Amino acid sequence: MSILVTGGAGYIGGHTVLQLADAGEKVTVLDNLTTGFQWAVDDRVDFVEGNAGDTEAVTALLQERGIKSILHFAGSIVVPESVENPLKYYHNNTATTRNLIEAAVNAGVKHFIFSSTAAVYGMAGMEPVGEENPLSPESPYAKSKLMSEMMLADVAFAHDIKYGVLRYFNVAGADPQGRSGQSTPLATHLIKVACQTALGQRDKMKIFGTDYETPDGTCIRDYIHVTDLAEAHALLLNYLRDGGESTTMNCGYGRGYSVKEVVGVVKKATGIDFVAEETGRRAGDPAAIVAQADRARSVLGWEPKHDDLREIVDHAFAWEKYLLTRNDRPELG
Ligand SMILES: NC(=O)c1ccc[n+]([C@@H]2O[C@H](COP(=O)([O-])OP(=O)(O)OC[C@H]3O[C@@H](n4cnc5c(N)ncnc54)[C@H](O)[C@@H]3O)[C@@H](O)[C@H]2O)c1
Ligand SMILES: O=c1ccn([C@@H]2O[C@H](COP(=O)(O)OP(=O)(O)O[C@H]3O[C@H](CO)[C@@H](O)[C@H](O)[C@H]3O)[C@@H](O)[C@H]2O)c(=O)[nH]1
Repeated sequence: MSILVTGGAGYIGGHTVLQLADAGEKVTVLDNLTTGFQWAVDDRVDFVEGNAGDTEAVTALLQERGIKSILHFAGSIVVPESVENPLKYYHNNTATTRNLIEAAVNAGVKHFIFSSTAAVYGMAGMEPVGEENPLSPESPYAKSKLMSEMMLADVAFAHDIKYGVLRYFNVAGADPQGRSGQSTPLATHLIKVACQTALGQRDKMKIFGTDYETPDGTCIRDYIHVTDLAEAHALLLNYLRDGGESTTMNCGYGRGYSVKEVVGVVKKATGIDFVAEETGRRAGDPAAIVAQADRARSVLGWEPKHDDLREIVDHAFAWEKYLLTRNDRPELG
């Protein structure tokens, strides 16, 4: 049965495509290449350039290809940008998802898997957050994602479609076989920025805030290897195909590292002592957010294989070095 992967030319979608193709699935990637790269799409799958929010075109694509499952990664992902330009996020996340769901209903799609975020929990505190924790999305990005979750639940109530929502914690690392990685040069993610700084692509990096109520004063996050996250998608798809009920699940490891700890691991892994300047807080950052992730383990049988910060950093760094060898590498701003 065919699968549509929106945003499959991007970071997390691209890794999930690798796993689906490795498993022999028939996959079509739909991506408008705003932040993704066509070269990053695995040769074993079909690529269609287009907008996931174009209901008419997507309905036709789904019908032509007999697609019964959608994995929806496409979206805009930069939290501070969403504060400055909320309408972009309500458009490309909420409205695009609404239109895609409509296409799914039109074409009789049975399973819809959606990329949500730990940001829906807001300022969670030091205790791990479970799926039933109160939701308190702070940024337009987080709100745009939560609205999409709500639409899915309403549509699944009214139509014959099941959904799976995965709330990702901090995704990092790269394919252990070196086939894929995070390629957007201006990505703001801590581990990528630290690896770019180690490679001299940035003169220095910043540590945003050292006065949080955490053991070393810097923010704590639950960093999850992108390959483990990709596997959770593949398992969730099979769960839904086997008749599983609609569900919402955290994807994290259930333990956190501080910004200083991460920077320390990047320095150790690379053997490079780059400058990490301590500065003020970045707007909107919660002090700590760590997943309670038992549901994915118990319901899907998900068993992470790369729960090791050093391994995550090694893979992220290897990919960053590979990107330096590409001629089409965009310049850092
Ligand atoms: N990276 C993280 O840490 C993280 C954490 C939580 C949730 N997420 C979510 O996971 C998903 C994937 O994130 P990512 O890190 O791979 O980002 P990414 O920017 O690498 O990938 C997004 C992809 O979607 C494509 N795209 C964007 N808008 C589109 C549209 N309207 N139509 C078709 N294609 C479109 C882009 O070209 C890109 O290839 C996003 O929905 C994001 O919100 C990411
Ligand atoms: O150059 C940098 C980059 C980040 N940080 C800090 O590192 C931590 C992690 O930041 P980052 O890697 O940007 O991730 P988050 O802001 O935690 O957000 C990520 O994780 C969320 C889920 O937890 C997702 O929703 C977001 O899309 C994704 O970007 C935060 O405390 C940042 O302040 C720095 O100190 N310096």
